[in-house]
Amino acid sequence: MTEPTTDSDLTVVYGAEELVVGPDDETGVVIREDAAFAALDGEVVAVGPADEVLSDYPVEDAATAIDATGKTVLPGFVDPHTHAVFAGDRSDEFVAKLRGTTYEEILADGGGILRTVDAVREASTEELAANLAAHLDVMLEHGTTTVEVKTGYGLDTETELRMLDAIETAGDGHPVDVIPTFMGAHAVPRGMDTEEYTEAVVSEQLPAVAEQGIAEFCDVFCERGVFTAEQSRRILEAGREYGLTPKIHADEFAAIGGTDVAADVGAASADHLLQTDDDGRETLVGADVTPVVLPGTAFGLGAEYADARSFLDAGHEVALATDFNPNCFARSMGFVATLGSVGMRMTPQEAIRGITSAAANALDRDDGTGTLRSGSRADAVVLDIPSARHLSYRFDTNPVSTVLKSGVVVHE
Ligand SMILES: N=CN[C@@H](CCC(=O)O)C(=O)O
Ligand SMILES: [Zn+2]
Repeated sequence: MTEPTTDSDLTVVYGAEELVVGPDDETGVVIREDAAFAALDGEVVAVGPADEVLSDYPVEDAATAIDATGKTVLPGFVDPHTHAVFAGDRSDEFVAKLRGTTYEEILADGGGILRTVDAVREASTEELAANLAAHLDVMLEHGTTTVEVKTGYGLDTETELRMLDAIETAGDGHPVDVIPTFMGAHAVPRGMDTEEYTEAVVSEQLPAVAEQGIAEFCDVFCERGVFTAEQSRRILEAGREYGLTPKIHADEFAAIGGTDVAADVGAASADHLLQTDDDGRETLVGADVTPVVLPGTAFGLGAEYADARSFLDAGHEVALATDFNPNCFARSMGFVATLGSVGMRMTPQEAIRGITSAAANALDRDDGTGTLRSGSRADAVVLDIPSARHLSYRFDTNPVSTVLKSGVVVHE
């Protein structure tokens, strides 16, 4: 990076081998050979061949100028599904799963999510925020500039609110944009039955969450042995009444109607979709619900991957997310892009769209997040790879060399 030469708020990135702008067609708009963008006051004002961009926005006038020769520039990565605020260690369950115990058996035995609930209830809000901030640092180093974070390890009003406080605190002091989701309906706490707990989520937790005013989305684990489709619908509709946009965990282990619920409540996304069939896919597409697939979870569980190709072959986009949680210790969207390609046959361009603009759609962002178009916020990743397809192709080291948030270098 050259030294700042003026005190203007101009940022220029130039000389890139490839620069991906956004998904204006199936392959996305890619500018090749000596590509550049310029940003003024944090917003992209020009993008294209370097000679054109730099004639209007010369390097000498820039406060920040990045020579991306030999490199690739992508929109900042958007991770639309994580459970990144937690405490404790479940690596022993990883070993149990290697020996054949299933995820559902561990949860039914009071482990899994419920063990993390014990650890989170014991942790202070400050500890939870510090844990999350440390994970955000790693995500940023790997190119993520926007991330959604869910609650759901409290399962009582007080701890769910503390989780939201921790999410807000960690996000406030951090360059990564953090989008909070309330997920009180992540599991049923010990000592309660599902119906009783559904009632508690609707009549106790949701009003308190709305009053607190931090959460933007409401999510439910609609799954065999967890919340039924009807309970999920009830919770998401109640959340909507309080202004929370619905999201849903659907069809991870069994297809029990989560896609219908997603369509009926107007969910921003339906996530997992490992067991979704043609009808379920049509339902989501018809209702404009963004499908989010989580190949890290399938990889970690040794499960089959979601059928992303069926959406893509029918002309629909698919978002990718890490699903970072104690059962899926993945914070790198680059690795998720590789899993998308290797596990689900997504082309590198489809995977890049999946971790940028499609992921932004899963979070209902229509402000250019996940693109580098004129008018978008200048969130960008400069990668030490000679073309965009190397993001999926290489999976040995982190290729991120510089991350910009609103035109400012926040990691290099
Ligand atoms: N499946 C439900 N929730 C998370 C896992 C959370 C956990 O196991 O702690 C998921 O999306 O993968
Ligand atoms: Zn999840």
